[in-house]
Amino acid sequence: MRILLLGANGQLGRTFLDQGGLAARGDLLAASRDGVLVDGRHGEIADLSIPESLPALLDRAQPDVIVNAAAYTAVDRAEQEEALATRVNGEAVGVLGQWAATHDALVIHYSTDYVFDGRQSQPYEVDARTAPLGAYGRSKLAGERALRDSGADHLIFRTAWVYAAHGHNFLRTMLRLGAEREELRVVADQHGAPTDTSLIVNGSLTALDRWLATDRNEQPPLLGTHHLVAGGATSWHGFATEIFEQAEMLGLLARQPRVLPISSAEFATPAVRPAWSLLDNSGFRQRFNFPLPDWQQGLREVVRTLATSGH
Ligand SMILES: NC(=O)C1=CN([C@@H]2O[C@H](COP(=O)(O)OP(=O)(O)OC[C@H]3O[C@@H](n4cnc5c(N)ncnc54)[C@H](OP(=O)(O)O)[C@@H]3O)[C@@H](O)[C@H]2O)C=CC1
Ligand SMILES: Cc1cn([C@H]2C[C@H](O)[C@@H](COP(=O)(O)OP(=O)(O)O[C@H]3O[C@@H](C)C(=O)[C@@H](O)[C@H]3O)O2)c(=O)[nH]c1=O
Ligand SMILES: [Mg+2]
Repeated sequence: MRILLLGANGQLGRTFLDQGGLAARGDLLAASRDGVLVDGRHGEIADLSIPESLPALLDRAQPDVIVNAAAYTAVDRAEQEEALATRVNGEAVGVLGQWAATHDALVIHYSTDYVFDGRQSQPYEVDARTAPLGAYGRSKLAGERALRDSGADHLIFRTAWVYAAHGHNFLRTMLRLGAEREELRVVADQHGAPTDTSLIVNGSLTALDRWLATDRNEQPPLLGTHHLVAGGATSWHGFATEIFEQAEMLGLLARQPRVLPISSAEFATPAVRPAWSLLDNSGFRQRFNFPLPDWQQGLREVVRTLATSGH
């Protein structure tokens, strides 16, 4: 089996590489925007902002499985660069789907809680009405639709509030600010489930294995859109508070800063974020018989990783 990983240098892409599960399952080609991988190795070049450049790579790589961990994820900047975000998150995903549909390949793709407007007060089910509040969410929704419309076999995993010991994420931002400041103000009126990349990688590999082990006629119920997020719920304020408790306990921080709860209105940003980002993950748990533990468990593991790696 040939596997092509796109976006290998992002949070999720790096965890896929580090975890080793894709390479263990087939011949793995890893691609980044410029072909250089974070570990210094050479990979393939795949720039999703030029969707028409992708078929040449796909023709050469002939993947049986395409794992797309690449995305335009700058939520605020997307408000100014919606056309670019839409090429990367929308059109390019459609191109992957079209190639996969004509070459019998599977596409594993990731989407976001930001496709919802957050006005609900119970976890969003997979088929709940989408209504993105901003450009990033619209671009990700365009990608979901383009992949579905392509007719390719696909798995779309919607996830949320993603973090890891590496990369750009809220946890690393908090640890940096927490070391600099006595006091932080963090929004307490947006609710979600912080999800570490290891959970997403392990869940994705479990789904891939099920698909591989399943007779072609019985694959359809596995395919489609699923919610792959950690269990439980918190706010960004709750997440920050827990980050500092864990970090102090494991010696990453000498002392915890004060974390003041504020409203979204008090933290002005170009993009509006959904107030309610909880996704119902029961479908994923049941279909793939895969536990999705509460978010605190992943946080403990990531903070432990940071503490032992001397970051
Ligand atoms: N981060 C989050 O909180 C959430 C993420 N998701 C989704 O999960 C998936 C993985 O996200 P995550 O790993 O966190 O994101 P990151 O931003 O960490 O990684 C995205 C990767 O995509 C690359 N990329 C951006 N533009 C292009 C391009 N034009 N061509 C090729 N590569 C490009 C980035 O490269 P470079 O570093 O060079 O910019 C980066 O390596 C995405 O689909 C995202 O939408 C869903 C919910 C929450
Ligand atoms: C740094 C900081 C942020 N915040 C707020 C801003 C925002 O509402 C919230 C989280 O900040 P972030 O910049 O991490 O938020 P954001 O980039 O919107 O995170 C999102 O990224 C995309 C890619 C997704 O798909 C989403 O699931 C979600 O994870 O915390 C504070 O309240 N205080 C602070 O000091
Ligand atoms: Mg961000």
